[in-house]
Amino acid sequence: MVRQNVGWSTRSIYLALACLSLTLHLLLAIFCLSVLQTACVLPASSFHSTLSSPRMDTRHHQSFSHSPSSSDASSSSHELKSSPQNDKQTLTGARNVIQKVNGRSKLESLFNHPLYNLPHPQLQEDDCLLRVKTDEDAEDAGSEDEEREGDIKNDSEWQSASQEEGYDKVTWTRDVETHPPWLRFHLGISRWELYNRKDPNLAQLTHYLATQRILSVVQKTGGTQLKLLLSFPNYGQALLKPMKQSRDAETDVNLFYFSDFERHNAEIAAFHLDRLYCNRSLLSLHFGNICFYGQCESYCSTEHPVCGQPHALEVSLAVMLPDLSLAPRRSWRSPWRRSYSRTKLARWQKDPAYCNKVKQTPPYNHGTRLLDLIDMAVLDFLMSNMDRHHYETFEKFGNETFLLHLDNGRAFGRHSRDEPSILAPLQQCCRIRRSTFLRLHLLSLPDFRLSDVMRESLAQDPLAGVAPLLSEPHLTALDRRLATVLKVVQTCQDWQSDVIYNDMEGYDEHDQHPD
Ligand SMILES: Nc1ncnc2c1ncn2[C@@H]1O[C@H](COP(=O)(O)OP(=O)(O)OP(=O)(O)O)[C@@H](O)[C@H]1O
Ligand SMILES: [Mn+2]
Repeated sequence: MVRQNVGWSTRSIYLALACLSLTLHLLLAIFCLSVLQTACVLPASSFHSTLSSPRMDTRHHQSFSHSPSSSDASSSSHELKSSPQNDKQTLTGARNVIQKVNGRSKLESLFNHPLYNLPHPQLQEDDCLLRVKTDEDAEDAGSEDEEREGDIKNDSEWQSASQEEGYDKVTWTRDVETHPPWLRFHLGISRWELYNRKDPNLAQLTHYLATQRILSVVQKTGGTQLKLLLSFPNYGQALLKPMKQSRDAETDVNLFYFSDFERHNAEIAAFHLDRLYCNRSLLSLHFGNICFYGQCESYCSTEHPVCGQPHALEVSLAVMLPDLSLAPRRSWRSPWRRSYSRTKLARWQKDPAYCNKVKQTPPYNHGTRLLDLIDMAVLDFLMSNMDRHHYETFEKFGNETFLLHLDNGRAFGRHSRDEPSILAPLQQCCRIRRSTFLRLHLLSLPDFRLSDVMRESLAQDPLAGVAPLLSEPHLTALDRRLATVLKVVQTCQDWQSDVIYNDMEGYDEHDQHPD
């Protein structure tokens, strides 16, 4: 009897300990979920997508190492075997995915590939460009604002200072579900990327831009070409570039690149290409079939709208970035900018050792800024954009942040010619991110071919309903140019040993052959 009692009490102690440990684990899990923020705003449906700490997240590893269920990799596995030695493991991962590709969307497979789901550095509080005030902020705020702060604390509606006519009544709360797509986009901008490739808000933003009623239109100052700033009833804004030439017209070879018209479809295609390639930049660019009128001295009224022929005007729309007063940006002159003179050459065109000078010049002498620039040069070469005179960054993030690729209107001008000089940063510095290089390699494989995924991506754009956004010769040019980029890297590797910058350390730590 006594023995039995002892047995019971031991069992209940074990049970209590088990419960305690379970509770502790649960508490720890809840704590981790609330503290370890991985994206500025990441809707629940996309939580399993990409952003997480390299050391913590094992899901990406699983997708690398899961065993193939069939063995029909055939031609693609052959291609993979011929890939760079150092990346055997990553490319084995590629082979596993390729087996599932047959009969499935190439674009979907690409975005599911481990290389497109690389873990990002864990976000710290100041890695978000903007954030919604918390209760603590409200409490910290001075007593002057107490009334208003009280409203926010109670999660009531945000009050709009503007009483302008035509705007919707604002009914947003701290709950992301109540935010319009443009606001979700703004709140999602982080130090490392403008948007998350898998964020469902991207599609909503596209739809939003293509369907919103336009409340007002003003001409946007700055830059050389006509741009209009559209305002929507829910306070969203977009930058409009109208169609100026037929989308298939090749740029005249005798025209200086800086005299070229901008192309609305180039802005749109650039967004899609960037999404396939590095996704550290660019913003959603789309279309509207609309008529509008501007504010100017004459012919600017509802009686004189700018309209397409006969009913619809093709344009590109870029969602506006947060206002400069909220998120100031810095504009940087590209060290490889062209001379905008018809007679002079730029320094980089005369000095083969130019990169050594750039490498010693801030901000290129520190961190990964030079690699970002090289990523951008590869993107520009693929779409043949010679007009990257400047790029911008968000001031808040200092020098450790992604580069904004605004203004791609002069890309996709010619498909029959490539412009090797755009690759000068890669050629002269002989350095490239490993993740970039591996993605480019992936996009050269038949199962993920760049032209194919690009065709598929462009087909999802609202404007594709009118006509394909890029003609087939432009898509073919992408594959040809991609092969050129890989050749340039190969040539660098023939001469130098430190060509590949390993930005994937800690990710594939079991790699037998670290760079
Ligand atoms: N989506 C956007 N949101 C906020 N600002 C923008 C956006 N797009 C462009 N801008 C701002 O407007 C400026 C001019 O835009 P853009 O470069 O597209 O015009 P452009 O006429 O082609 O200029 P340029 O003649 O200098 O090439 C940009 O440098 C940027 O600061
Ligand atoms: Mn421009």
